[in-house]
Amino acid sequence: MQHRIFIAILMFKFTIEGSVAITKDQVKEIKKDIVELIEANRDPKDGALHFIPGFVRVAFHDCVGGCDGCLNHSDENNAGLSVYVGPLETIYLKYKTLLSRADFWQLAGITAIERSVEKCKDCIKPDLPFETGRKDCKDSPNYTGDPRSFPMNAGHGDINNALTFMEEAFGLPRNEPELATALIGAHTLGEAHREHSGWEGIWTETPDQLSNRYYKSLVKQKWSQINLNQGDPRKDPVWQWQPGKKLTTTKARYLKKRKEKIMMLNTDMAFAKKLSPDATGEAICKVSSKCKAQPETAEWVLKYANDAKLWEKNFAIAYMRMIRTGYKDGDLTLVK
Ligand code: HEM
Repeated sequence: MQHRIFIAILMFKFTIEGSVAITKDQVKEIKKDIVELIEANRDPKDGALHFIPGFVRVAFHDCVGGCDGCLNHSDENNAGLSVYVGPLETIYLKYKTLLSRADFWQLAGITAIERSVEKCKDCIKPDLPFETGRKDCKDSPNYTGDPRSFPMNAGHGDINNALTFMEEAFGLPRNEPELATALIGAHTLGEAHREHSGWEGIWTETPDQLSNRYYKSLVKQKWSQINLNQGDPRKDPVWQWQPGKKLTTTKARYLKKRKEKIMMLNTDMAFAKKLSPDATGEAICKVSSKCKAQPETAEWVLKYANDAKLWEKNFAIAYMRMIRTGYKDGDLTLVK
């Protein structure tokens, strides 16, 4: 009898692929390793935990086209992600018999978000349960299939690009703009790197804390659009937004203090304002106070600036939808 019970338990523990189902304690252990990796890479200069936003961005990019543990590092949209994927791999190799890389990258994103809200009074604490069952693509961790569709960088500034992308990629419907607006708030974390995307700066002064400061800043600041390549006729313009009414050049801005690095991408600004950009991303209005409100999403930017709990709820819905991309009900199993 005992023997039969033992076999039944063993069978239960094996998934259809033959790998052992992961337990809650094992997930805890992996999360601990991920947090240690985040802490070990603390910025010695200003103390920022750059791996927090990095892991969230890996989680996001992996889910474009289906969360499958695969990234094409030669796609310029993924530039810079190898900085985070490389160190993550050292942990993954320890646990690879327990979970797919696709699950592991999502666990890293969830763990990063959980770490980002520790010791932070005004952070949200979205409920992001960890589910397993994602499958890796055949060349994981690399991706060699057809190009995946990211929001066009040059399209930054056209809200249609951003909302269509969120709908097609993650099923955040156009008629529920509160979800796409909630998800873009992930930009409260992290920074843009000139050498990776062409843009530069941080969205908030606390780039490793998931607070609603991003929305507050969008609403309260006056912003002006600048061309980072201003004065260099050989280079295409690169438009982003800086706080203040005065238009200054990059050289004047890129100083050491965090406050001086604050910026918004055209995409971020487009959630608040109607930019009607031209093909280069140059907005029709150069100072945010002169731009009209974006009809679909501006009200949500304002709501999230004033109501962090509401953002917390909608962020959790949108984020969970993102990290289930490519899977149907019943494909993923909650680790209890
Ligand atoms: C229309 C959609 C989006 C656009 C156009 C966009 C664009 C960008 C760009 C250009 C960067 C800078 C990359 C670099 O230079 O290193 C960035 C960074 C980032 N994005 Fe987005 N993003 C979008 C949506 C999202 C979503 C849905 C998430 C997560 C849920 C996200 C999370 C992040 C994070 C955390 C960073 C900082 C990465 C770091 O610090 O290394 N983004 N995004």
